[in-house]
Amino acid sequence: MQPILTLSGVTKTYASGHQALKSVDLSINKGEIFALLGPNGAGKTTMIGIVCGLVVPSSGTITFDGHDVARDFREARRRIGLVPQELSTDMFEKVISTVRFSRGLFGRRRDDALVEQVLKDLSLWDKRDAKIMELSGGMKRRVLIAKALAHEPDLLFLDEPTAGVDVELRRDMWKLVHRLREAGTTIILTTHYIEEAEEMADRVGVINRGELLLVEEKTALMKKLGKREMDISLVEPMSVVPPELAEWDLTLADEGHKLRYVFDAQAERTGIPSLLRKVSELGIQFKDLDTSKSSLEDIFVDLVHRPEQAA
Ligand SMILES: Nc1ncnc2c1ncn2[C@@H]1O[C@H](COP(=O)(O)OP(=O)(O)OP(=O)(O)O)[C@@H](O)[C@H]1O
Repeated sequence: MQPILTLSGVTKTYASGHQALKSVDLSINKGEIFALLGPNGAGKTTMIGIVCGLVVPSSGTITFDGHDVARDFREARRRIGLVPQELSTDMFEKVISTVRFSRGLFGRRRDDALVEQVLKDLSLWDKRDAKIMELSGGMKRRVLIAKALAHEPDLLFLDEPTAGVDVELRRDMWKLVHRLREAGTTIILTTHYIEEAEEMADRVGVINRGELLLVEEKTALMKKLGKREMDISLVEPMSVVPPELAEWDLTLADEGHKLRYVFDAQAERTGIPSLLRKVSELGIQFKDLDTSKSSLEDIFVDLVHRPEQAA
């Protein structure tokens, strides 16, 4: 697949001496949705800032659709959109003017029909003549998105698009992102919400302390690292896991009403038949069995806390 964006050996050390990025290498394919997951301070915003020309990297190169971003800044700027975390627009400006202005800022010709469509898609049409300061927090976020969409970028960064927004806006965002992808836009989103990455992304990158720990197809990642859990619902609660069951990775859950077994879904032998046999031998009665797949969230937490297991 053809990359639209390539970062090679990108590092950033701020004037304070803090190293926010440690030699990041990353290729983003045309038309994909890439989710960058990482805890607070991992370096996500720094990375976006570097690609958008807002932060100067300490070293490394960034290529956007064949153009070196440092040399050919204008081309990249025209074609890359950013939805930042916060609105820095003039609070006295009207919604429609700020969205129109944003289009002009990126060298695009005025297109009232497009601006109308974007505002309607984001349920802002009724508010088009309201001043930014008169909008609720969620609506302000919608304006941020409208501004980025109004200039029809080929690559769109969404920096924590749904942090602190209500469920409705989150759903709208997800729909919008899927529509944009269908129209060929490449999307990179940063998020703390694993469900967002799970819902939307084609590939996932995990970043922690300025280091890209892994980049993987979402489905492959979940398959590769996915553990499964099986809950055995007991007739009589237990206070400790019987020592006879020590060879299985068992914990008690639900105040001793459940025996929880964590196993590797990819392993040839899951250990379930032998466990259940042993449970019966010990005369432990159970009323139900329930298995569940581990989510991307478990995988993420696992990686961030145990980075040495990432490779
Ligand atoms: N202008 C700056 N000067 C000095 N240090 C900075 C600057 N901007 C960011 N940092 C530091 O660099 C690190 C990475 O910050 P960054 O904003 O890129 O993280 P993030 O992954 O986007 O975090 P969050 O999820 O909280 O937004 C943090 O430790 C932050 O304190």
